[in-house]
Amino acid sequence: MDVFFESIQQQFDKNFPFVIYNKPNSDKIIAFLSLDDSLSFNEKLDKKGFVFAPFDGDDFIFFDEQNSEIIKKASFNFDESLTEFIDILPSNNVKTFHINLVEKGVEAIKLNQFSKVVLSRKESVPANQSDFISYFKKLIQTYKSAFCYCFYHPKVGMWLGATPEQLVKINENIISTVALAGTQLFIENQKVTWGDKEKEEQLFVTQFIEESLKPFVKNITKTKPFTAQAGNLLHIKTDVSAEIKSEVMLSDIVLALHPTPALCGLPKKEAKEFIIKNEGYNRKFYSGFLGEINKDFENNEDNKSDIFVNLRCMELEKEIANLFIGGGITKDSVPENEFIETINKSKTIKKILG
Ligand SMILES: C=C(O[C@@H]1C=C(C(=O)O)C=C[C@H]1O)C(=O)O
Repeated sequence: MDVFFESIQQQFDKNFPFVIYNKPNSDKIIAFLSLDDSLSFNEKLDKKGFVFAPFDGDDFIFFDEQNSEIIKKASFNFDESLTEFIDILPSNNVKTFHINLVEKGVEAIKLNQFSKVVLSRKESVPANQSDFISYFKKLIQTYKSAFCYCFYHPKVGMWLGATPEQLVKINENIISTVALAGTQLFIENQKVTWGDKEKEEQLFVTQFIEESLKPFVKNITKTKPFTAQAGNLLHIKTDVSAEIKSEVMLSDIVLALHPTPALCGLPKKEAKEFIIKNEGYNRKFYSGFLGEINKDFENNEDNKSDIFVNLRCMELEKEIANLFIGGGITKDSVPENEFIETINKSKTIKKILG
């Protein structure tokens, strides 16, 4: 093992917190190694470091640059072999629960309780926590255009993921974000068409982002919706950017957006209540956010933030991986199809568990 991953392994063996990550299309891996095992938070998002935030609540776990050793590995070329993951399909009970959940969601939309809700499930599969470095290497070699990470804190647990979705990127006074929604399988050489359900759910996300940013920014511009690939999946995406007004804090923007309708629903409050009441499990950090705040640690430049939504992720316990997978529900959702969508999405992580 090289020096970089040896340091990570030692940190883990000491039971000290760390986060390792690789930004989309970058050939650098960065790691924050905490100098002690304390659990720190930064709910104001006003310091320089790395944040790991849950779906619900403001316990934004924080790696402060002042309390971390930051190490980097430039250019990598791993040759981890991907063997086939023996996928056992979820039981009928799991399927029935998810289908009922989606039906309940559609019902609530028809009763005008909200217009979109993102409903998810947790799936546990065999895995080995001691293989986390190999899993991480597989993630970054397989999903080059995703934000790949491995987070560990002895008081919180271990999480890994390869997320295709940016929450916000900030460069001085310029903010960029994306509206991502709608899912279909990527099939080589097949022409891509999108149905009205997918177009509508993605439009909801774009409109929400524009409305939420308005008080804090000026000169909003956006691209037309386009098809973007994430692993074995395709999504509809719109890039949005704007100028941040002076006096606006990073937390103003993050809290206005998080959790976006790509992960929660619309209106946010009602959809979130429905999720917490009906999903039947705790999302913890799935559909939270994570990333660098107030500094670009790859290039050592201040006044930059690079934050992603925590999707296509797993919580890695000693001998089990908990996968978290969801999808946007609108009035036109077909419950059976939504269940199949969660199966397709679960393949992102299953692929690297083999
Ligand atoms: C909620 C998830 O993904 C989100 C939901 C999508 C959808 O509903 O089509 C697409 C991309 C993501 O914004 C997930 O992967 O768990």
